[in-house]
Amino acid sequence: MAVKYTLEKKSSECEARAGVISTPHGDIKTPVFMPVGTKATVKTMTPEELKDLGAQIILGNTYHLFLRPGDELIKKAGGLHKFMNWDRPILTDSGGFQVFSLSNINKITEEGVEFKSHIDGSSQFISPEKSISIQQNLGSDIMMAFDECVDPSATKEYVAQSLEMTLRWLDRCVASHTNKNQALFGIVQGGLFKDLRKRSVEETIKRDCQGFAIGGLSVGETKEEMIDILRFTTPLLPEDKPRYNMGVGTPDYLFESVEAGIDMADCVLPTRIARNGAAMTSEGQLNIRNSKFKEDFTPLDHECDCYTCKNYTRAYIRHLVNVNEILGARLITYHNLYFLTHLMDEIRQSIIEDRFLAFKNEFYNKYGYTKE
Ligand SMILES: CNc1nc2cc(C(N)=O)ccc2[nH]1
Ligand SMILES: [Zn+2]
Repeated sequence: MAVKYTLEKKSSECEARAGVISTPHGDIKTPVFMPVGTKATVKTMTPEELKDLGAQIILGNTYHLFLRPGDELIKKAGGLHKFMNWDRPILTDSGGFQVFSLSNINKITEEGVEFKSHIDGSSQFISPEKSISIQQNLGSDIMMAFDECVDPSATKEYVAQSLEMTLRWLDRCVASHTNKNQALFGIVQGGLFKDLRKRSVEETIKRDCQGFAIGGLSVGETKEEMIDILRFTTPLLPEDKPRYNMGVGTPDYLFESVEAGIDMADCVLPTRIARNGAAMTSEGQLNIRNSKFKEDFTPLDHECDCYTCKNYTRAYIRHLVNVNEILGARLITYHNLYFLTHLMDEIRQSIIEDRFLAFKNEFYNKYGYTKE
């Protein structure tokens, strides 16, 4: 089997769990945070730096790679791993979310989605079959099913119809899934409606998938709404397969996801905010542009032992960001990814020692999150 989940330890206090996902490109200790490598690169990082900071698996975006440089070219290069010189696991999303959020959607039909490229306005079309074909050309270890990520403002009637189409699209993805060296993950939809979420889970887990994601979240709903749906939906998923919460990546959302029973999460935030001078640190988020750091010759994060924090000061990094030097973005990116990767390691360790909730409360107090 391409991807196999082994449960190592379940918390006695909540749904949190620690495990291992084995893939053709190596094992992944979970819970895991996955850096996003949209266009075949985790922005500003080399694969060696990603390994140094502890990245176990990264994401690639099907939509972007299909448009540029094209999945056929990447296939000729020997697949995405070879093309970008990353020999650890890769998960590719299906393109559905980007098509709905990035391009000018022309038409959503049963067949698929017609859209205008956000790059050159050319007419494009992605279907479940096309999405799987692209992902099989990319050669990712985990492929995501082509689904419709519904806007949180949609009516219950629309959400109900959409999840039925997503299930029919999933059947077409399963039928197109010919390369069994790659896993296929189904995606649960249903918006903020628990009865629809239940139906989506019950039907999705009947399909031949090697893991399951919770979609349709982190799209503008409140944190309370996200947590409520997450805590309701996640435990309904099979215990023997990986569970992936799409699009989360701040410490609180990672804690809440793990507490609900999630194993995997991804988010562009740590890399995106880094390019704007924001760092996630053990005392909360700080923006290095703040003048109070002008003559602060201490590390970015006083409790971090990453390359950035061992070798550079806040004053120096603030200078680089102020004069728009690329190294500024690189140093903060390295730290932010190291911070989240190691936070997940500590979360995993706390689950193994059955003290997850105590660790969560300790972190929340220090990071400055208000108590629930
Ligand atoms: C950043 N938030 C986010 N929500 C997502 C939902 C999906 C989905 N397929 O429902 C995919 C990627 C997502 N990213
Ligand atoms: Zn650091």
